[in-house]
Amino acid sequence: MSLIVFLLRSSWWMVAIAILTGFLSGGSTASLIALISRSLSQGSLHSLTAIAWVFVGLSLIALVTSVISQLMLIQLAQQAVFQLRLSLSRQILTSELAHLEKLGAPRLLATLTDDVQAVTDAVRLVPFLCIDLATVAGCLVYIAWLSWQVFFLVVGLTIVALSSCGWLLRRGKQLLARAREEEDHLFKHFRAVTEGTKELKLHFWRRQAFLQEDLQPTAAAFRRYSVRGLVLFAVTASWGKLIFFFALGFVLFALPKFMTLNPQTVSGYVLTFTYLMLPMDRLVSQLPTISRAGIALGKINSLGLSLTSRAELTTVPEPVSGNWQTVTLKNVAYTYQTDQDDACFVLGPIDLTLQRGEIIFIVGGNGSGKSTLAKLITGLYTPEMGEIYLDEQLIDADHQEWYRQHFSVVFADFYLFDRLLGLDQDDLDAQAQRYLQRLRLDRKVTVAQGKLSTTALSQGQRKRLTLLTAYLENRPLYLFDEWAADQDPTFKDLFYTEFLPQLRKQGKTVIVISHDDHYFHLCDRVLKLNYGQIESYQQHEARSNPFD
Ligand SMILES: Nc1ncnc2c1ncn2[C@@H]1O[C@H](COP(=O)(O)OP(=O)(O)OP(=O)(O)O)[C@@H](O)[C@H]1O
Repeated sequence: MSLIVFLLRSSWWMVAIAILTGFLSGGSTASLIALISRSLSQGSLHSLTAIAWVFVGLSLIALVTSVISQLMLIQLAQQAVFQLRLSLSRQILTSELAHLEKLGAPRLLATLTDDVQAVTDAVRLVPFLCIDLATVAGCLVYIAWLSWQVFFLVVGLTIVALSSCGWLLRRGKQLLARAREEEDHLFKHFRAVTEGTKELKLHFWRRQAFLQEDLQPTAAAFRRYSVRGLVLFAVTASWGKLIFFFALGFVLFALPKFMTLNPQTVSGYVLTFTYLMLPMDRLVSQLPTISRAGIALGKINSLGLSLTSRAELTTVPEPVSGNWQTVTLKNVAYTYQTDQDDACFVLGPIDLTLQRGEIIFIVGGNGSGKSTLAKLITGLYTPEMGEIYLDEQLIDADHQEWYRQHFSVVFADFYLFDRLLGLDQDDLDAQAQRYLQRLRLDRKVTVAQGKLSTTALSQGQRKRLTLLTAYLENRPLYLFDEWAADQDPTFKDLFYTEFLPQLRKQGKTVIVISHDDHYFHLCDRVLKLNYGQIESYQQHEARSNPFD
C-alpha cells in the first residue's frame, strides 16, 4: 500500500493510466482464456473465423495495453526513485548539522543506499504485479460468469488463505524489519572496514576481535532475522499455492457431487485455474520484496520526518556584506545533548567581537570547545542561548544562509571536492593554477575546466589543496581549524608568516585554531578556551605584515 502511495505522490494521473491500461490488459488476457476455454469446450467449427478475429483483437488489446501500462509504470517508478534520491539528499543538506551529527553517518548511508535500493527493487516489479493482478481479477470475473457458486468458493478460499497466512505475513514482516534494524549497525561496521583498514591490517588481534565480536554477530543477526522472515514468506507462498490446488481438486472431484456441472464448464474451470496459478504464484513470491520495500519506505519516511523537523530555512542568499566591520557573539552558549545527562558538554556563555582585518587565534586543550566555537561562529550550529550579529544585523533563521556565505572554512576533518564547485570566475583555471604554484602543488595537480587532475595526495598536500578553494572563494572571513597541524616546518612557517598576514592585508578576518604557540605573537589576539569557557584573552599590539 505504501508503495502505491509513494507512486501516487509522484504522478497520480500516470498511476491512473497505468492501472486502467493494466486492467484492460489483464481483462483481455482473461477474456482470451475464456475464449480458448469456450472454443475448446464447444468445439464449434462454423464460427471459427469470427472466433479467430475476436482472438486476434483481444491479443492486440492485451499487447498494446500491457505495453502502455508497463511503459507508464516503468517511467513513473524510475521517476519516483529519482525524486526520492534527490529529495533525501536535499533534506539531509538542509537539516541542521547538529541533528545530522546525532543521527550519524551510518543511518544516513543505510537509508540513502539500501532503503532506496529496496524501494527500487519493488518498484521495478510494480508493472508486472499490476498486470498479474488484473489478470487474476479478469479470471475471477470469468469464473463468476461460469458459476457464481464457484466464484464464491474461490473468494472464500482466498479469504481463508489470506487470514491463515496473515499471522505468517505479519511475523515475516516483523522479522525483516528487525533485519533492517541490524543493517544500521552493519553499516557502522562497514565504515570501520573501509576507513579503519590500516589499523585493522596492522593488528591481527584487533582485526580478529573486530570480525568476531562486532561484524560477525551483527551480520549473523541480520542473516538470522532475514532467513526466518524469508522462510515465513516462503511457507506462506507454498501454503497459498496448496490452497489453490485444493480449490482445483474441489472443483474437479467434490463439486460434481453437490451440483451438476457439464464437462465443458469443468474444463473451463480447470483451464482458468491452471492459468491463474502463474500470476498468483508470481504475486505471492514477490511478497518479501514488497514487504522489504514497505519497511524501507517506513525508514525513509521516518528519516525524512526527522530531517524535516530540524530543517533550516533555505533561500538564495543576498550578496555578502562588502563593508562589514564586526561579528559579535553576545552571551552565546551551546550544549551537546547526549543520552547521559551528566556527560553533556556546555560551551559558553561567550561574549566575543571579531573585527574586520584581524587575526585571532583560538587555543585550548583537547575537548575545550574550539571546534564547537568554530561551528557557532560560522553559523553551522545555532546557539542555544544568546545572539550573533554581523554589524547590526541579528543572525536569525532568515539570515543564517546569508551569514554563512561570509566564511571560508577549512575544518580539521575537511572534505576535498575534486571539482571547484560553485565558483564562476571567467579565468578560474588560470587563477587556480597560480594559487597551485603558491601552494607548491603545481607539479602534482593541474586544473582543467574547474576539475582537479587528482586528489590522491599526501594528507599535508590535500590540506594545502583546501587552501586553493578558500582563496578562490575570496570571502571576508577565514577560519582554519588546526590547518597547520600536518604541514612540514617550511610550509607551516609560510602559512603563519606569509599566508595569514596577506589575508589580513586584504582586509580579511582570520580565525585560526592552533596549538603552535611559537606563532602566537603573529596574531592580534589569542583567545584561550578551557572546558567550554573563555579562560583568557591576550591582546597583542597591531602587527605589521613582515612581508609588507
Ligand atoms: N557531535 C558531538 N556530540 C556530542 N558531544 C560532542 C560532539 N562534538 C564534540 N563533543 C564534545 O564537546 C566537547 C568539545 O569538543 P570540540 O571538538 O569542540 O573540542 P576541541 O577543543 O576542538 O578539541 P580538539 O582540540 O581535540 O579538536 C568535547 O568534550 C566533545 O566530547
